[in-house]
Amino acid sequence: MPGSEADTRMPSRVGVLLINLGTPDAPDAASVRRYLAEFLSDPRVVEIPQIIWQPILRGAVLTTRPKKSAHAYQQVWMPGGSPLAVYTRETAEALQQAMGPDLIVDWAMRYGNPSIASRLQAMMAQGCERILLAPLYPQYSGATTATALDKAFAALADMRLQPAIRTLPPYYADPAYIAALKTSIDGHLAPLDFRPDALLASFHGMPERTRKLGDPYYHQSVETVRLLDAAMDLPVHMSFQSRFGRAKWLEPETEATLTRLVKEGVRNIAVVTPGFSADCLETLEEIGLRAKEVFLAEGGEKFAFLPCLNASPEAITLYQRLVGRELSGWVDQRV
Ligand SMILES: C=CC1=C(C)c2cc3[nH]c(cc4nc(cc5[nH]c(cc1n2)c(C)c5CCC(=O)O)C(CCC(=O)O)=C4C)c(C)c3C=C
Ligand SMILES: [Fe+2]
Ligand SMILES: [Fe+2]
Repeated sequence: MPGSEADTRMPSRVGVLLINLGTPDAPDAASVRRYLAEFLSDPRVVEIPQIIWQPILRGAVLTTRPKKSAHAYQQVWMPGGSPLAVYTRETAEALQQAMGPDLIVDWAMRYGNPSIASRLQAMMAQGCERILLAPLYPQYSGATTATALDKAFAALADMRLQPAIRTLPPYYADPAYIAALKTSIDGHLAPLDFRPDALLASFHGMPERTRKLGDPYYHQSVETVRLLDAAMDLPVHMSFQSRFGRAKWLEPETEATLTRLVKEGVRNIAVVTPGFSADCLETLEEIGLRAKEVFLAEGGEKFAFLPCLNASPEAITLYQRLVGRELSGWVDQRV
């Protein structure tokens, strides 16, 4: 009988898919190798022609780096898994609680697991006909935001029946983001046994060439720092970390900046990483352990690494605001 198929359909639902970078499944060399092979083969991440890059990647990089990186991951691994995955999952769960049962909140990773395709399928199986894709990067970069969305659209390309899609814009200058950063920083400074002379905002770097080719990440990061500096009553310095490869990367570099600050008389410092929504190898190990060692070895006295927004109440307030705005007309006018 015509119409009977429609009668058995699930009610139309709205979903939000939080997307983060991705991380190995385990802190061993084989898992890290698998993860790095996928990540560093992305032409949005390494902008060297594949015919030149793949032999270098398969030769030098994937034979030496996995063992070294696995050791670094082991130092920050959590009972629930890789920090990036643990905090991204906690964020999705807390946002689901905050938004209530009318909305389905899920999470996925651009590289590794859970994959974007598998979570899109799962959301559609639950009846999501409208999905907001939310890459959790405050500042837009081709290497992060765009590649996450590319991967989602590639999954949609295989679907006969696609959901309606919206995407979350970058939020680097959103007053709600700056307010969340300030609340988080103030909250983590309060219990310290010292008052820092300055804050250092350390961002993940990228090749200088990528900026010259028009990627807005650098300028958006500078704008975040300008707004954060205006909001804080401590001077806020800026630097770029995690250099990879031989090309020139964005400057000033984080460890060089810490060294310079000590020379200029800064003794006590707090370091924040506002370009990362969740703590990960690059924040916990590179800043919390290695950069700290550098600062103290150079003559610094007190070093505090302040956590990312993660799944904190201020993070959830922020995401409720951002997501709520993008869902306008979907959640309040849905029939
Ligand atoms: C937040 C923004 C990020 C940008 C921009 C970015 C660009 C970028 N990264 C690499 C190389 C590596 N990044 C690695 C880890 C890593 N990168 C980000 C974020 C950005 N990357 C995060 C959140 C993480 C942590 C992942 C985790 O599992 O915790 C690594 C791997 C770590 C290692 O092996 O030491 C590499 C390599 C490039 C080339 C790049 C270019 C624009
Ligand atoms: Fe990176
Ligand atoms: Fe690193």
